[in-house]
Amino acid sequence: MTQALFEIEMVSKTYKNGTVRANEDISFVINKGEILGLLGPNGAGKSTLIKQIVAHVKPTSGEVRYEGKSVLKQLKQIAKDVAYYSQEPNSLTSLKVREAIYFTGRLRGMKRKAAKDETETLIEELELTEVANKQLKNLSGGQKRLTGLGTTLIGNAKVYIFDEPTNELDPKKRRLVWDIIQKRNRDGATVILVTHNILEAEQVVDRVAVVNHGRLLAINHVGELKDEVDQRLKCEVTTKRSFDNELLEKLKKWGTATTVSDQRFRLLISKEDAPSMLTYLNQTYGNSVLNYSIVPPSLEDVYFHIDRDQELETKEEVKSHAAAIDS
Ligand SMILES: Nc1ncnc2c1ncn2[C@@H]1O[C@H](COP(=O)(O)OP(=O)(O)OP(=O)(O)O)[C@@H](O)[C@H]1O
Repeated sequence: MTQALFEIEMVSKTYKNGTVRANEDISFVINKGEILGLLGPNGAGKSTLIKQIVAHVKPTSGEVRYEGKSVLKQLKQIAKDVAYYSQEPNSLTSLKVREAIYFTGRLRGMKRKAAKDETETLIEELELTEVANKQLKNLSGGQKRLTGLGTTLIGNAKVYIFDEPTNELDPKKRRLVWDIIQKRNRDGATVILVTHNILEAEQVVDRVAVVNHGRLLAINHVGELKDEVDQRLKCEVTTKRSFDNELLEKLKKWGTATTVSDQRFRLLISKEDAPSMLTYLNQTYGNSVLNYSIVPPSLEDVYFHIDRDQELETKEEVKSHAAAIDS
């Protein structure tokens, strides 16, 4: 049974004496034990929302509750239970990697031995052994990020908030970080993930919340959000030589192909039609087809679908506002 951990109720925030509206009337619940992805473009209001959740920013109106009580009334509990990996650079730059992780553990109230042991485990887990005795200021961008993740992970928090945890990391390290995040979640932690990397997020999140212009546009399980978008499959075909218009014309019976280059085109096709189209393609043009891929709707499609709908809505609002002024 799902159990609410955070309840966000009609939360709004304006900065600079009300001139900048960072978010408005946001309400949703974060369930215990889930991985919730928070998606939205730059300036959408994600960081502000996270800061309200961890009580770093007081909402102008509305309330955030943690385990039933306002976060503003339990700052110590939040600091103890929630580990927040933010985008802001680490300020402990003269510390060595090992020290930064260890001292963070100590600041979280860990005993010396426990902090030391977990520091060593994390250094190994995050593949930081070679740089463990280097000062943070002498590390590469990715190594700094991994150290930041080490300082977030030490102390077994109940809730982890990761703001772009895989930025600046190479593909292997990114995979490593997602594995660690999923393992913490399997061990019982609740995870909130802020990211622009929709493709990677799709592999790990249970539910997704989409925000833009300070508003919550959608929140649901990935599968259910996908059901709301165009269910056709994306078929991309690359041919050995330039394809002729005759081919595109023939394919029209399954859908309209858009050309990507003179050797590649894309077609949206229903699941039912895909096999006959591929058979036709192989039988008639088999020799000249280099490769093809068929992809079902992704979380990225969901994201653009929601974003486009909102843009249309905003345009409609602007139009009706202008019409009201004119009349
Ligand atoms: N301290 C502040 N003072 C004034 N305006 C702010 C402040 N913090 C954020 N804003 C504004 O509030 C809006 C939302 O910003 P926020 O940082 O929450 O967005 P974001 O979705 O996290 O963006 P990004 O993905 O770029 O980090 C933006 O218009 C931003 O300029």
